[in-house]
Amino acid sequence: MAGQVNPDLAKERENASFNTQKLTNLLYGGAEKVRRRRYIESLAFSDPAYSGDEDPVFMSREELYSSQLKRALTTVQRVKELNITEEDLSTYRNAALSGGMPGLALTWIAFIPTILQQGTEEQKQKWLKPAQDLSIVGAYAQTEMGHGTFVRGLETTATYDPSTQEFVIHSPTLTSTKWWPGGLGKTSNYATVMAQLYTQGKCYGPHNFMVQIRSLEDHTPCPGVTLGDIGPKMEGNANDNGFARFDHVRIPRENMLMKFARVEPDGTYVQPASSKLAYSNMVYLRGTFVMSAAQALASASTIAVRYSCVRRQSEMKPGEPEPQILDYQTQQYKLFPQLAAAYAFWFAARFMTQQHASITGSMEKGDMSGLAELHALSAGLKSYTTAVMSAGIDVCRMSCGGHGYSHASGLPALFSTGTSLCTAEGENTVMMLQTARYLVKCFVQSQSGKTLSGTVAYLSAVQPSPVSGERNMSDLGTQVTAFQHRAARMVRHAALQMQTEMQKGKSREDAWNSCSVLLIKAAQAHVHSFVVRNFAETVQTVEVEESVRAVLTSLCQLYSLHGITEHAGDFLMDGYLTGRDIDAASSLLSAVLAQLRPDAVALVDAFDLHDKMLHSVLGRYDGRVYEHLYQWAQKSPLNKTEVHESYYKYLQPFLKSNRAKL
Ligand SMILES: CCC/C=C/C(=O)SCCNC(=O)CCNC(=O)[C@H](O)C(C)(C)COP(=O)([O-])OP(=O)([O-])OC[C@H]1O[C@@H](n2cnc3c(N)ncnc32)[C@H](O)[C@@H]1OP(=O)([O-])[O-]
Ligand SMILES: Cc1cc2nc3c(=O)[nH]c(=O)nc-3n(C[C@H](O)[C@H](O)[C@H](O)COP(=O)(O)OP(=O)(O)OC[C@H]3O[C@@H](n4cnc5c(N)ncnc54)[C@H](O)[C@@H]3O)c2cc1C
Repeated sequence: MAGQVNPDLAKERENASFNTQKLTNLLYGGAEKVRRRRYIESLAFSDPAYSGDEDPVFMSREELYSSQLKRALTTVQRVKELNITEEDLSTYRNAALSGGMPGLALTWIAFIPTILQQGTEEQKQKWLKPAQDLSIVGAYAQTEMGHGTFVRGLETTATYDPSTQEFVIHSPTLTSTKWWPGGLGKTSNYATVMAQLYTQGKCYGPHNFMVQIRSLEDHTPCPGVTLGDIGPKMEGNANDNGFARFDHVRIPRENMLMKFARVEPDGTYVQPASSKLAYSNMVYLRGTFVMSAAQALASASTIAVRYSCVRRQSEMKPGEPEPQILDYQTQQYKLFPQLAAAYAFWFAARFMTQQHASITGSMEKGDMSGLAELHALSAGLKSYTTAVMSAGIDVCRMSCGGHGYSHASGLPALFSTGTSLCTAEGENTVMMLQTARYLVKCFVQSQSGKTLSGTVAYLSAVQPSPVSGERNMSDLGTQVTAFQHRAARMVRHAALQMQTEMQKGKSREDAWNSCSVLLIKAAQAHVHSFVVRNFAETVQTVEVEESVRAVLTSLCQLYSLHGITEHAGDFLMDGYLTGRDIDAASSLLSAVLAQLRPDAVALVDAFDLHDKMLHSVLGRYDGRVYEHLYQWAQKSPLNKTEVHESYYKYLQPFLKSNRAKL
């Protein structure tokens, strides 16, 4: 059934107002990087070692686990054979493993970064190479059955014994069982274990320890270690998220990851510059989730926008052909904000990466002043972008009608994988409250005359009093200021409300809890305002052709106007924006939807997501949806035989006996 591109989709591409390739180059950092990425992906896509497996949605859990493990090991071999460089590693792996992340991948995603973030130079020398070569396989074992969020509440203990210079790792209760770590169940033979450090009779809080958990000979659990898989999950079932219990397991003193805190041979504890440096790997991983959110939303928008140009339904005008469903304004209102958010998050992720590099660079030199801002920004952005992404993918799914609900669309898997990012690496509400905590602190400092800097500078610069007069609601500067005003007002309101509660006699903790809904909303408004500002600044300053800047400007306007109209109450509350401003924003939003309509397909094409990454019949680049939908359904295991064995086992005897009774 090979053939031409669907004519509707071909026409969309011809009519775009800008050169798609130029926008792709901007997203990936230049033409050479795009060429390189495509080449690296093609190495995986054309490799017979990765083809031939069934579609993962038709596999059992065990088949999925084995098949993705096999693929992951093939990637290790190929990386060597093909001389894939460090820079191209994640592109290659993502392409080869796009059918589902295996547990083994946690070695790359969490185990190695933890050694890098928390290990001394000596420890890096000892463990990095074996982990990179996969002569050891590692998990990041922090969460326990009883505690994930509250790291200070973890129950696993690491007690130092100076007589042997060892730590004793122990799980004292059922709830202290490590529960959830990816790759821990069946794959890993090592884990970095977060445990309460006890030395000289005193507890110094959670620290990371390198623990061997399985024999390197036969993969059986080490003495005193009990291990297993925690069972199937909503998605991600190629990953053996696992459990672990430790019964007085002894490890050498040198296995404590000691970049920041140390325990001397005699048991003396040496403080780190900040106790929160033990969390540095989490800060790093949260930062990476921002790009994951952007990419997941980019994938969902690509699928839904392409399908909406192929799909024709109903009658707009009597007697005329059925329109493409993307011509319905309501469909544009569902999809274009998701598309715009994907772009906004892509640029925010870039900022996050730069901030992380710059602040950690300063921290390496002993300057800890950026740590609080880095934590607040990464926690807030992780929470905000993954929440919008998760909700946005579901909007995309519903926008595809019935076919969106089928696994053929790729959207159910995209949603259930994407939504896990709202919980993993810090539950979203908890993360947003961390950002709120920072904002309240900054607000109090600005009240006492301190000039704020970085992403919170606007909190001291924006005046909370209403501004009157006509506004040009399509102006990006006007929109950014409105978002900053909204955030500053909400932060101020939440902080003052807390003060009021405390003046009424509540403790700080009770006041915090009774204001936490306000605090969350204020922190969300802050992150939203940051994303809008960063998007606007990128669009205005980036070096790019004017036609590309024009379409990005429309997208940025759409992102802001959508935010303003969806949260109109927040902007109206103190009269900063008027009803007329909101009406104007609404009309402009409708105009921008229409303006973006002819460019929608080119905008999703610019994400440059290969069909082999999308795994979607609806989102195929060639738009040949119906014939492939039909082909895909033929692969359902229920179609392997014309008459299913259950007919002979159950239905036939039942029907026979029923007929006999007639
Ligand atoms: C692919 C998927 C893989 C998934 C893997 C996983 O899920 S792995 C598992 C992932 N698991 C998780 O992500 C667990 C999520 N939980 C946590 O990260 C922590 O338990 C917590 C942050 C919620 C609270 O921590 P706490 O009770 O220790 O702290 P507190 O609230 O009492 O605040 C005290 C001070 O510390 C500050 N501060 C806090 N964190 C940081 C930081 N990272 N940096 C810098 N600073 C930080 C905070 O701002 C405050 O400053 P202030 O105002 O005093 O100047
Ligand atoms: C797919 C997946 C992969 C994972 N991989 C790993 C891994 O590799 N390694 C690892 O160690 N862990 C891993 N985890 C565990 C994960 O990090 C935790 O589940 C996560 O941090 C949330 O913690 P929790 O489960 O304790 O949630 P809880 O904290 O129990 O959350 C339940 C509810 O309580 C609320 N809540 C909790 N505390 C507060 C508070 N202070 N204020 C207000 N509300 C609060 C939350 O908002 C939420 O609504 C993984 C989890 C998932 C889903």
